[in-house]
Amino acid sequence: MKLYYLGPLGSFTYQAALQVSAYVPDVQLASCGTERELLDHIERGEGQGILAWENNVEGYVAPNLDKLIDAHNVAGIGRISVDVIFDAYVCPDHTELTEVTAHPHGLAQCLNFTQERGLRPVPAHSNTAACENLEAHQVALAPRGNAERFALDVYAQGVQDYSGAHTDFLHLASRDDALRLSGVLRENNAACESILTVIPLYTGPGVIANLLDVFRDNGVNMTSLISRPIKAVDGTYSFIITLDAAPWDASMSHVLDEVRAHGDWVKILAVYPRYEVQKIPVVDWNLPHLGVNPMLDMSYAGEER
Ligand SMILES: O=C(O)C(=O)Cc1ccccc1
Repeated sequence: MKLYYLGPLGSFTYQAALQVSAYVPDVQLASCGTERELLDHIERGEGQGILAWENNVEGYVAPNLDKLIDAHNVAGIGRISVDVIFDAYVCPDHTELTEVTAHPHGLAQCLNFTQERGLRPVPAHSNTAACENLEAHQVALAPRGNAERFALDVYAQGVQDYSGAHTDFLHLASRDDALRLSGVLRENNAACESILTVIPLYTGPGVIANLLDVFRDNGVNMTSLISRPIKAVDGTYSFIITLDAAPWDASMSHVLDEVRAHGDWVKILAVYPRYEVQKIPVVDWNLPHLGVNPMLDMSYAGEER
């Protein structure tokens, strides 16, 4: 079976593909130049693929989200996390360095490096595509371990703005494949997570409150909610919702019935086994300045208020 990833070799998507190939038998990794190309292979039933989904610094990879919402024959069957370490690479015969190049999500995760050196950002199709086409006046930001592969020198190590960053990737399959695999998850009673898109077809006061009430009333835990515009139609949005449940759980199946009964459009984007997420105590959160932290600010919790 072919497993498509956004190449060239050595990208973060490749690292995620390697993780998948460790537990899926008979996989041949196949590099794609663009996400469009990768999704087209899956749409045509030619294999499975890996798509960058969410990063804990820069957020969702919005263009990929939009592509999965619009896809006809693609669904997520797994979620893989890759630790993010960016090294900065240059050509051995580099000239004065004036530009920095990487995938737009990569550029956004290494702003301090770029700003400190006054470099001009140049977007690339992927972080290793940036290495492949590197020019003498450019610095490429790409995963660690790529110097030899692209005959480059390491200029600086660990240049990401935040340590502890990671990117989650979706393991994608055709919808028929996904349906078959979800049957296996169901038979094994696996704890699952699902990603839905909901488009409210009637607007008015309380549309989102009514939608969220359905999750609460059925005891379904929502772990993420974001919106994307429906392109070029003012005031219309799809909502992408991640849930701690599988569509066949009684609670979620009630949710789906009720959401449809409200007249909302629903599409299941992904169902995959759930792994426990490490819970960080509130006192260790990186909260912004000048807000009130009830755990630390005693005047908030105490009698003075
Ligand atoms: O895999 C890579 O290295 C990429 O450039 C793709 C990508 C896009 C967005 C977040 C993480 C990886």
